[in-house]
Amino acid sequence: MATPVIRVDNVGIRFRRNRGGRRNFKDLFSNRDRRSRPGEFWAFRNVSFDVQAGEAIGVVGRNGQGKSTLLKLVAGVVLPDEGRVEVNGGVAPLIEITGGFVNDLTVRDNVYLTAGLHGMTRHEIEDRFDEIIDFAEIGDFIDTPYKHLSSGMKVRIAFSVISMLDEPIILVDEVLAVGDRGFKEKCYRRIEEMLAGGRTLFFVSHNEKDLRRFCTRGLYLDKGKLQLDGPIADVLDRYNAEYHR
Ligand SMILES: Nc1ncnc2c1ncn2[C@@H]1O[C@H](COP(=O)(O)OP(=O)(O)OP(=O)(O)O)[C@@H](O)[C@H]1O
Repeated sequence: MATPVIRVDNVGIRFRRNRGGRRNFKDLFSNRDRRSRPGEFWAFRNVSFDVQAGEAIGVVGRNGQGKSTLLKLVAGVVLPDEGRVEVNGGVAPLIEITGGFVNDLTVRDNVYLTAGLHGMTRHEIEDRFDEIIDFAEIGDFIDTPYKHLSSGMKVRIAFSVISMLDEPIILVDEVLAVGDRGFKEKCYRRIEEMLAGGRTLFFVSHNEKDLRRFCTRGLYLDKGKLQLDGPIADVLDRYNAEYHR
């Protein structure tokens, strides 16, 4: 078999429940093992899977089971506390997409900044600038500061820029939820085109229809473990049997 584009090997992610993570007075004087600090918990552990180029994977599970965290691992924004993650190729992260945009800069400057950070040259951006703005349908707002756009408009421009990148791996979270129906469908068609072009997709959604539309394989996260890795239909059957019947 070809070398996988993504290899996740025995990965565990640990978070702290209380923001500052400070230990309380009693803890300071107890002899508790420092490795299990109070308030820490494993989002998941012992997660292993390989992904081949061109696979379309849906990540399924209840709220808070680590689906977004898994995408962030692949994006490299979250690092594993145990195990290894190998990603061979660039990633177009359509997750928290508006996060990288700068409020006080105009739409135009944000397009240059974001595309530039993802490795597009000034010339490439100039060539694709109109296409990016047209897709987002926000031509009247090119010189408006980003902070003055509506939340739907922010997502439109962010999706438009990031989906224009030539990265081989695409990560999609529920960011499109704030877009209106027409725009969401347009984004979905773009994702389909990217898949047809051989890219690899990770898709997190609570919408079964969307998962079946894009994905062939599913990963089911529950109770801190990867419970099932198989055809998307089997994964959805199992999830529905456990939680929706
Ligand atoms: N930076 C963080 N610090 C502390 N806890 C975190 C952090 N990020 C995520 N978590 C916790 O990790 C767990 C998994 O979160 P995650 O967002 O990955 O779940 P999810 O399956 O995507 O949920 P949803 O379906 O609600 O979007 C949750 O308990 C969440 O509170």
